Amino acid sequence: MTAQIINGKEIAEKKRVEIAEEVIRLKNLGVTPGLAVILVGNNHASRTYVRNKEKACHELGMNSILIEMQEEVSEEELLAKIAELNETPDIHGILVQLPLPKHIDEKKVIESISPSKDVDGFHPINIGRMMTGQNAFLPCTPYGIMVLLEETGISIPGKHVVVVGRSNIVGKPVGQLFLNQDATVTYCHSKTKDLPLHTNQADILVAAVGIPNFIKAEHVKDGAVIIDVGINRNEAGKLCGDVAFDEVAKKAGYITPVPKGVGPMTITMLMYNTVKSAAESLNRD
Ligand SMILES: Nc1nc(=O)c2c([nH]1)NC[C@@H]1CN(c3ccc(C(=O)N[C@@H](CCC(=O)O)C(=O)O)cc3)C=[N+]21
Ligand SMILES: [Mg+2]
Repeated sequence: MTAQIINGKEIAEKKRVEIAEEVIRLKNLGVTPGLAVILVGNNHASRTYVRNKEKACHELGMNSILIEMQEEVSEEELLAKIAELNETPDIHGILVQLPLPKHIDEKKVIESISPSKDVDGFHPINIGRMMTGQNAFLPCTPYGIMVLLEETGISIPGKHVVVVGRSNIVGKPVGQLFLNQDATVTYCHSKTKDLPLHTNQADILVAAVGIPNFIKAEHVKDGAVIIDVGINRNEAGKLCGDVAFDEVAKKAGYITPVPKGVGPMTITMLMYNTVKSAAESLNRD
């Protein structure tokens, strides 16, 4: 089998058209969705993502502000900034770019963001709401994966989904979203014994480990759907995923590339969440 490539860039564009329409509706009601991004320090990769987020906001007619803080900024100062943004009516979404410098407690920072502006979906309140199937901001990468599958017409109920990686921002929540849609979910991680035994059972395999070319043809069942969440740089400095694309694409049924797979969906769902937050702010007052 030769896999059909899931074009995340194209699906992201389609979703952004829908989001832009909602932005126009909200503007007519007097609210322009606004996102605040806080960037601490001078991480090169972070800078690229942040620039892409700002670009996406402006293309959709949204407001965005970028707050840059020095690597040495104190936790106190960062928390004070977040407290101020929590109270700023024009700001509907707050994103603190991760990772943060070591002297800052990430958990404390995430918990200081108002759950009603937590468009990353990282706050424990949103995670709890997601787990119990309530209205919540869903984390952008997992949510983007669900939209990719929906738009590709891949049915989820009853499917065996194997997630490799158990981070709080991708692995754990994506498994939960699949469970919410009646999949059978297996989590694998660095302590899993006989990884191929598990991954070969996957109808849908999600690779979120952060190691280039980690998932090979031997890990994959014929015709499986392969979702590659990895954003790595290889020795040549080229962007690559967690999946050995060429060999796996020969065996899989569907596969997401890197770039132009999951990445563009992450930013799109961030825009979606910010617009959702703006709409919900209207209902509150
Ligand atoms: N609080 C927080 N929220 C995040 O959502 C968050 C974060 N911190 N820290 C960093 C990661 C990474 N991330 C990406 C978003 C888009 C692409 C993306 O659009 N990638 C393009 C390629 C971009 C390129 O060329 O470098 C693609 O895959 O096609 C990648 C990575 C969001 N993150
Ligand atoms: Mg792991």
